[in-house]
Amino acid sequence: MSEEYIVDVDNLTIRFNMASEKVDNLKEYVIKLIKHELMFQEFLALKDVNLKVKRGEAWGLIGTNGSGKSTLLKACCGILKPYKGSVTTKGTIAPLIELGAGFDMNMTARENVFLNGTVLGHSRKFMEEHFDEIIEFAELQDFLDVPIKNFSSGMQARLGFAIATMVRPDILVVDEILSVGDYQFQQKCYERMGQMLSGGTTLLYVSHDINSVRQLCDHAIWIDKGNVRMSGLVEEVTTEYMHMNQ
Ligand SMILES: Nc1ncnc2c1ncn2[C@@H]1O[C@H](COP(=O)(O)OP(=O)(O)OP(=O)(O)O)[C@@H](O)[C@H]1O
Repeated sequence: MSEEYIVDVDNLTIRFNMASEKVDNLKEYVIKLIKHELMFQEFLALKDVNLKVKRGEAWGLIGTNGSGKSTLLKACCGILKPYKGSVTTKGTIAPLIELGAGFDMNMTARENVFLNGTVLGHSRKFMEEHFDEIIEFAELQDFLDVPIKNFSSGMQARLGFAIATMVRPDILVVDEILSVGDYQFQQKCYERMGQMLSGGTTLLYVSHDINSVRQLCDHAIWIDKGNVRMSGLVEEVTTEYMHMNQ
């Protein structure tokens, strides 16, 4: 990997196996699997994708539904392994990819702060020290002892964002989840992400809200059916994208 890049995605191809026939339940699936009756179709969600990110840059990933944006983010976080090509990153990564990831739905918000902290590699003591600040940022003081399963999607996003951004990671990865937050909370998140960027954090950000991509990012990559359609400066890429999707 070149010394220059903090995220280096090199000719990345990601393949999924999709069952090519309808299976109604898990039992039927397992039986067919054992009898070798299950046919799979190969599906390439990303094809020879290149993304070279320098430290401190903020990249917006844009594209229509199902184009491969989340798949690329997951590959950058190491959640999905390349079928071909490679992904190399440097430093700590704070992933905010799926609502509720790192949470146990049956546990309370209080318990989940510690659980999520462990998932992110922080000690209990460290989480205790930062507990009040997390809850204050998430504005969930009155819901500390409520199980997360009773949280709205916006409340889950608040807690997830507050925990993930408590310490400044080298790379912050944010997928669409902020879209479920209310306007006031979204602004607060944009502000915090802006501060992190000023402090040198690198951002990978997926959103259908092109204005927020322009507000936060200096670069953008447009993914179209698993291929890179265009990448470069945010204004140029988003203008072309909007022109083609009017
Ligand atoms: N685990 C999986 N197994 C099979 N196919 C998958 C899997 N995850 C994603 N896909 C497929 O890969 C393609 C890209 O999905 P992805 O979630 O990356 O799209 P996206 O650009 O993030 O879309 P959206 O804007 O709707 O969130 C889609 O066709 C999707 O159905």
